[in-house]
Amino acid sequence: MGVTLRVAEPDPLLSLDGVTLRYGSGASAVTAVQDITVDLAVGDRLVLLGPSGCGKSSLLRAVGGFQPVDGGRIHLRGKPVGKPGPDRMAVFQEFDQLLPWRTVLGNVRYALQRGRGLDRATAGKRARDWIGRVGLTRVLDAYPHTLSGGMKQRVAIARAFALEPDLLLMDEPFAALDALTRRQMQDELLALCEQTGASVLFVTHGIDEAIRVGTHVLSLSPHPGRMKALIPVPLAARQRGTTAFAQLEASLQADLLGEADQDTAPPSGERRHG
Ligand SMILES: Nc1ncnc2c1ncn2[C@@H]1O[C@H](COP(=O)(O)OP(=O)(O)OP(=O)(O)O)[C@@H](O)[C@H]1O
Repeated sequence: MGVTLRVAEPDPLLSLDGVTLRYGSGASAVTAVQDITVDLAVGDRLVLLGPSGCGKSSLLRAVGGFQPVDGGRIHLRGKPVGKPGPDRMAVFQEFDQLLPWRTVLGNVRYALQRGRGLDRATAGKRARDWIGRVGLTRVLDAYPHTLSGGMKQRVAIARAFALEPDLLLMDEPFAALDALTRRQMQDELLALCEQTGASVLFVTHGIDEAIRVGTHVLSLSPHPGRMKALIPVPLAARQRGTTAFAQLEASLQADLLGEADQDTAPPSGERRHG
């Protein structure tokens, strides 16, 4: 099980096959990512890691159905991904992703009514449960503008989990938070993922965050993003402060800085961190 570079299991949850994304056309076209091939199994948390501008967000948006592909294919549960839908819930970096005219409860409940067709009472019950799970019961009736950045992100996370999507898409959801809150939220996210078995595609340029959050890290080259390596995160490395964590961090750091470019073998995570 787990992420593979090629389709190796009969039913991957998410399958990217030679995906290329471009902006514009003709001489002014910009290639954002090129020839990305990777599978994700149910329960995997695949982190897209790479320098600014390597196309991580573009790839995530394409999986979300917000952006068309210019080459290759993206399948979710064997079907080509279509327009955005509740099967792929996204959490973005920005703090303004909640509806400002609805309360915390209203935001999550409304998403459940719209996205899952639940009646108001059932949606309200599930919304309260999820808001409780991110520790925000005391602000159920508050409006987003009265919340801190971390609280807003927690609501967005509660909303995303509440819809029980096939895949959670997270684009640097903690990047705008202070370092302490960021760490706390990484740990909270990890706990929620472990409780629910959620499958996640997560974008970051933070090595520490990639190791903490991911079951696998796909490292991408600088613009245009191409696959450099797919690295499974060993269980022992998931704990900060361990030797395994430090070793993987150093290895990814070297990778990002380009030292691994001298390796001419085709990209394969197992060759590096089996
Ligand atoms: N709407 C757009 N129009 C034209 N070019 C774009 C657009 N969005 C992104 N790009 C270009 O595509 C490339 C990839 O951008 P993208 O935002 O996906 O990278 P990223 O790795 O997520 O960067 P960051 O970590 O800084 O958010 C960049 O060269 C960027 O300038």
